[in-house]
Amino acid sequence: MIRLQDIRKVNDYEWEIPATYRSDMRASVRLFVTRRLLEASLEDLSLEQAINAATLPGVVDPVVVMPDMHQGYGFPIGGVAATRVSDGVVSPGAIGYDINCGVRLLASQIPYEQALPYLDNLASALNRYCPSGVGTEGEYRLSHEELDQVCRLGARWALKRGLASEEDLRRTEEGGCLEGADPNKVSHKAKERGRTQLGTLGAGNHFLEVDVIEQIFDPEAAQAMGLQEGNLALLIHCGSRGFGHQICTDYVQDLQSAVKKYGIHLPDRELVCAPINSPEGRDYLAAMRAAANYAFCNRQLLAHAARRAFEEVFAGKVRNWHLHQVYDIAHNMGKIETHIVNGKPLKVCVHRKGATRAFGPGFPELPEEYRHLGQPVLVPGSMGTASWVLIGTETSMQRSWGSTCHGAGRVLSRHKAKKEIRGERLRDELEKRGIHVRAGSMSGLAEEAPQAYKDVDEVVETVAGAGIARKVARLRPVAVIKG
Ligand SMILES: Nc1nc2c(ncn2[C@@H]2O[C@H](COP(=O)(O)O)[C@@H](O)[C@H]2O)c(=O)[nH]1
Ligand SMILES: [Mn+2]
Ligand SMILES: [Mn+2]
Repeated sequence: MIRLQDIRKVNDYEWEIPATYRSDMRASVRLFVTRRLLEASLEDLSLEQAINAATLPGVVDPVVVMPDMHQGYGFPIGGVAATRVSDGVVSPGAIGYDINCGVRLLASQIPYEQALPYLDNLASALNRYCPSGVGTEGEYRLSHEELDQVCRLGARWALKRGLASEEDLRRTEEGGCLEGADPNKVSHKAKERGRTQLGTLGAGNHFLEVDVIEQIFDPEAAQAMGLQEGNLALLIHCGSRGFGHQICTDYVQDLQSAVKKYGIHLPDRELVCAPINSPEGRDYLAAMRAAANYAFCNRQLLAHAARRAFEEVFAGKVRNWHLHQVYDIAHNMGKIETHIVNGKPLKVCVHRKGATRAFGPGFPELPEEYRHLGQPVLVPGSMGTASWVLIGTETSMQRSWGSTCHGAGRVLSRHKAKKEIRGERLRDELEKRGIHVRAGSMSGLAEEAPQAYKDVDEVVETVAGAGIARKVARLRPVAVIKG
């Protein structure tokens, strides 16, 4: 097991596990942490998993871990690994089961003071309009042909049906649609799960949350995003539901034979992978992109439902109840990107698992209105603490594969949280603090208690201190809907 003395301090926010630490490593591990967060990370297997990731064929120096890291399936949540497209591998475990789990932020012109008398109704309306819970089915029951269209079109499927605006799509990563998705590479079982779950929130860590924009740190960026202190905003955290989960399950199993076929040595079976340029690797990427498009469409439909809830509650009560899209960004995804390595452009597959793309200024991938500033980054904290809006930087392009943190990150396992925290008590405490709660189950709520997560402000201070993101705004929750 790795010890503190094996890790080299670069500065107060950056540490390194050298590639010489273990003989099978092909890259170093760069950690964006304070000493306190680093010591805490030694309590689970996240650093061992990052070291294992540094052995993947074609991995490019360095593997990166973020301050919100914690142990995941084969690869740490909060991890980023780039592999060369020419001779590297793609690994489903390094992208995650909830393919394109991500966050969308919508903002309003509704002042909190005016909204206060209606917040309880708003929580109920959001709960009614946005179906949630384990395995819940939604109002869109798709034929197999329509599901294939969702896989190919992503959020554009919603635009064609009047359930999205051009602005929504423009302010979504990749315009809400990844090229190269192929529903023919998705199993029948995954399609059966996906057909009825579109437009649903799910359960557990997924949520809809009304926040107040509490403090602005970067007035220019906040203005471009339409964020004004004291107004309401809405966060949506959700992914590809049972559809993406089944796709990951299928390929984690199927690719075991590719590992043998291509003679890949793995320190952990859970890091199962296939060469990017192999039939097996290409099939996984095509299926993964189908799930990513499903998730973009899913968050779009949830945003549409949330707008209906806002209209029902606020029409005639406030002057303007419209929710405009700020941005939508994935935090579990594999993307083919070109990065500058040793002064030259290199095409790599960037695996981000529990890490957010955070492109700096000037990238054509960004919508015109944000291009001179950098990409908005959305960092939820917990239902009882702050959440953050950040922005990508030039440093993130140089130091972290254009990536930054994605949340606070867990400190308590679900099991421990359920044992230590009473859901009813937590709900009462939150309600007393003016946070309206709707939850599918009290034990589910306990698993998601603020105490189950790290301090999001400390995580954000770390990425800001390291320069791999900049602060734009801090949000405070006032109503939360959990499945
Ligand atoms: N604002 C809120 N943030 C929350 C809530 N529940 C969890 N979280 C944060 O989201 C990230 C998402 O991470 P994931 O790996 O589970 O996708 C997590 O780390 C928490 O910090 C909530 O109810 N509201
Ligand atoms: Mn998820
Ligand atoms: Mn997530």
